[in-house]
Amino acid sequence: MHTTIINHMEIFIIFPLWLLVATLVLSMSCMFLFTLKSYRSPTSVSKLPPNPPKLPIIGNLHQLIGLPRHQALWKLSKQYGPLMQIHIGSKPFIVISSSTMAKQVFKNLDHIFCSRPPSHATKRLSYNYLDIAFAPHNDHWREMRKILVSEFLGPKRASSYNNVLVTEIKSMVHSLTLQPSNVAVNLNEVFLATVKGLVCKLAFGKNYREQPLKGPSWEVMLDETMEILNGSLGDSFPWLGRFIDQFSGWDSKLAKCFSNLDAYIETIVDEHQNNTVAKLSDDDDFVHTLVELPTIENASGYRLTKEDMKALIMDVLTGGIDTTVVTMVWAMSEITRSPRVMQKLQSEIRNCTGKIKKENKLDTTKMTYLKMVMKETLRLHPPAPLLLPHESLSHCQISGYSVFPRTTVLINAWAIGRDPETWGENAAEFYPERFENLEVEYGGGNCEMVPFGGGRRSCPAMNTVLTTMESTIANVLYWFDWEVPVGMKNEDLNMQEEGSLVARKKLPLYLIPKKYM
Ligand code: HEM
Repeated sequence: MHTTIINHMEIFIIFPLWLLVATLVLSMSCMFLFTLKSYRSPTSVSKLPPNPPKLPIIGNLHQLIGLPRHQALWKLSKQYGPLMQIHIGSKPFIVISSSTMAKQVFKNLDHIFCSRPPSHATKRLSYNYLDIAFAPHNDHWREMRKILVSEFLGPKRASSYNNVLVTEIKSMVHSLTLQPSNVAVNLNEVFLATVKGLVCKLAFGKNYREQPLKGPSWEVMLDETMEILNGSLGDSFPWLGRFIDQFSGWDSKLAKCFSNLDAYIETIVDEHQNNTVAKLSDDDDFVHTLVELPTIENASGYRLTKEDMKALIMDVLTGGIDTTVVTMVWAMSEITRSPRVMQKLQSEIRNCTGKIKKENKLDTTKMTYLKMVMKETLRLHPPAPLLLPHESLSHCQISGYSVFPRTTVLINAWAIGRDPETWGENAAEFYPERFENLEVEYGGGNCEMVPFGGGRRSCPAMNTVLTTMESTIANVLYWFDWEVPVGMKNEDLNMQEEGSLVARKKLPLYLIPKKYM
């Protein structure tokens, strides 16, 4: 008892009372705040996805060098699993590489993963996120998507779409017929001319290929845009990266790329506003419809501005043409590499065609093998192998792992299409017959193949573009037999890929057309 009193006395001598109380209050506050933080912070209750070891400052950037990004991520996922986290600079990314994980993102948690991350390039090229593809999930995105679907891709435009498709295909077949015999043609160029003709006529009422606008060619602008959309250092390294962007010339490249595209689109809109573009037979083209929309306030009271129109046109131009051309080039490359597939497909097309062949109206609805061939092409060669990046709106869990709000999510459609767990041991082989006994749809219930993405941000043009590709390939194979250039074997065709946002065949596809009949 005595000693205790002395001890207390000693304490009071060493620590004055006010200091003791202050220390007590401070420690209790700290404990309270720590408990509160632990309670609020999801890290305390759940774990983060597996992540490859990263380096200071650059994160995992060094592990993505040397291969196209989707292939490098695929390699990493084999070691770290179908759900992993990587860092590029300070920016965290979640990478999804299996159909099971994709199903969680697109089906169970679509309401959380339905936004897009901001970036310097997409902000500028989308007129400050006024478009569809790069816009965050908001009412404006919803309205713009509705307009594209109802005014450009929907049944309203079906008859003009069919007419223009037939005209463009006729012109493609005609120009191939005029080729000198035994000379290989560049199929990238053939398909680009056809798809650009189709999109331009439907969207703008005429093909601007015939009347080039001022500035660089459209092909050059598209290549520059794709390069810019791969992103900048400033997106991942906020301070130093922005500095490098400015001094390496990236910022001025973006400014130039945007001003060229903007001038191109501005001319198109102005010509339509001044009514100097003739109407497409009975139908308006898409931009004609757009310029008339602002005067008709729609049901939700939405009025379209000139910037909105330009942002929509930008999406159609940059998202609609390259992807379609790249897919058809892959399809023809795979078909040519396999004479068995070529022969089987040609006999289906030539047998199905009947009397209507002369009008180039090949009815592809009954061509089941052709559909399998296109599916097999898109399984192995999704033209946007990592889709477009998604962003999480709030905190959630995937398979017990925490994902934080505003995390960028990359879905590796290329890896999902080659996963042996889904596709078996011959996953890497081009074998369209695999679909004979498989009920697999694009972006379907189990997300076995997602070349058009999934959920509410999936590609709104999927059905239209499948018709375009099936009709073009059917005609190309109906009217011509195809041979590889002299001295080359079919199976030796180079299939190397390049590009990250769009994975195209590295070398252009040259084949010799031989007129059939
Ligand atoms: C073979 C051709 C095409 C392929 C493979 C393709 C693929 C894709 C993919 C993977 C996405 C992103 C999906 C996601 O992030 O989950 C997408 C989005 C989009 N695509 Fe396509 N696409 C094609 C053609 C087209 C065409 C012809 C158009 C327009 C005329 C178009 C317009 C769009 C738009 C506007 C979006 C953004 C959707 C949104 O964010 O809400 N695409 N497409």
